[in-house]
Amino acid sequence: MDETEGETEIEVLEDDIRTLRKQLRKKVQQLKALKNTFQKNCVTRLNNDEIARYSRQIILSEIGVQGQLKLKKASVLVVGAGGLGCPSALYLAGAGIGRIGVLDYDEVELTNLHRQLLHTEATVGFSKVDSVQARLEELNSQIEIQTHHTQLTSDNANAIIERYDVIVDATDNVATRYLLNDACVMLRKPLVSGSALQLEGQLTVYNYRGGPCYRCLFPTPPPPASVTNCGDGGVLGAVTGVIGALQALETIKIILSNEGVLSGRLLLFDGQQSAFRNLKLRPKKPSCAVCSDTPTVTKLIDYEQFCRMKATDKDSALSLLPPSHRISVRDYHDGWVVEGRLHLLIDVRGANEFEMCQLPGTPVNIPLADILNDKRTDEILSLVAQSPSEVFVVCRRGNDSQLAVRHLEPLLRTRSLGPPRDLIGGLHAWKNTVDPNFPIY
Ligand SMILES: Nc1ncnc2c1ncn2[C@@H]1O[C@H](COP(=O)(O)OP(=O)(O)OP(=O)(O)O)[C@@H](O)[C@H]1O
Ligand SMILES: [Zn+2]
Repeated sequence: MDETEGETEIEVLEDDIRTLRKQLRKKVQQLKALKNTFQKNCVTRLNNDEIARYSRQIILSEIGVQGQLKLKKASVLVVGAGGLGCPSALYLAGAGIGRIGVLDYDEVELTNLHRQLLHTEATVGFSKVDSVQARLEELNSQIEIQTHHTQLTSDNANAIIERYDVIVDATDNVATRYLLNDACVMLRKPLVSGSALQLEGQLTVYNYRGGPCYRCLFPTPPPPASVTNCGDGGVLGAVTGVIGALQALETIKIILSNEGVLSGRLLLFDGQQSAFRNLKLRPKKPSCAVCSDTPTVTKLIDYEQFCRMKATDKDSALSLLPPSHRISVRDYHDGWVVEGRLHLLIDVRGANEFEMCQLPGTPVNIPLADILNDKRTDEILSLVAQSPSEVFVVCRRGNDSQLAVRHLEPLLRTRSLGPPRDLIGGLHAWKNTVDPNFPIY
């Protein structure tokens, strides 16, 4: 068997296994529905399985049998089934929260698996909520997992949130944070909010027993350009694991009405130094637009407009340049790479990304920040002077390259040089239209 046949056989087997897993999941669902109908869980006592299963936490003075019953009666909505949602849902399920809702619109991707550890290679391509549900049901058949395969929006938020006692914000964008905050204030639900980026994480509880809400602290959204997501900034899985597990811990304390809930305080985790810090936050703001006695926001608004940012981190293609300053990857490939024409290709991604994969030829790596700060302008001008030909700029998805072209164009013009051109759609477009074997991330 040669290499190609081997690869085909692997793909066929992987496909077969995926189909069988899907069928298995369906049967498990049927069994669960039957069990729910005929063996309804009782919330006034613990069965033998539950006593054994939860015994190690029941013996804690902070929990006891009554505490365990509180957890069993409770319902928690985990919004976002990614880096924070996976660990928090996992610990909530382990601890015996009676009903856990998992909400996410997204599907599992290979780039998720280093940190979103409830998903597996077998669930790549499946919805994240189904993937989480299957794993949690394997862990604990005594509890109920409900899925919401949808984007949380101003239209559906109230109807979903009102069905749960505590809400966990495990999302990754500012617009959804404001939406969740406002909905939780209006419906009087505590909001356990976490975030993680690179090697750092943050955690706090909003709208809990007179504590501040998100808007009390951040009445206006940050400038869009100052916000980085995991796809661009990177994140270490163990850091999301720490924050997600702590979100589960806060949720459990809230349900138990135990002391020490992180309301009015912000926990900062520095994964580089392995250091935790606790900051006291400003108290509830008497003039808060949503949680004060005289709120100005009394129903959910358009949060994407309010924040001037999307409520998802999916690619939104910018279009900043005139057509004369842009070229398709196909035209670049056919007209310049194949023809071997002299040109300068500037790759504006970070150095680590550049090391992962690069276009053929000899692209020069000058990260966008260095271009925008004019740190390497002289170098660029001298490169252009050395090869007085076309300049092209590429990045991962074709947004940063446009910013670079916009910045470089006037500089080149002052030297009587033509405009650089952006490779439309970047490396993603290259993979889709020129080279299907190009590695993508
Ligand atoms: N408004 C929303 N409604 C539903 N799910 C949301 C919403 N906003 C964010 N999410 C989900 O929250 C999760 C955030 O997790 P995380 O950032 O770890 O994942 P990701 O977006 O898959 O990561 P990456 O940025 O690496 O692609 C995502 O699964 C995303 O789909
Ligand atoms: Zn407030």
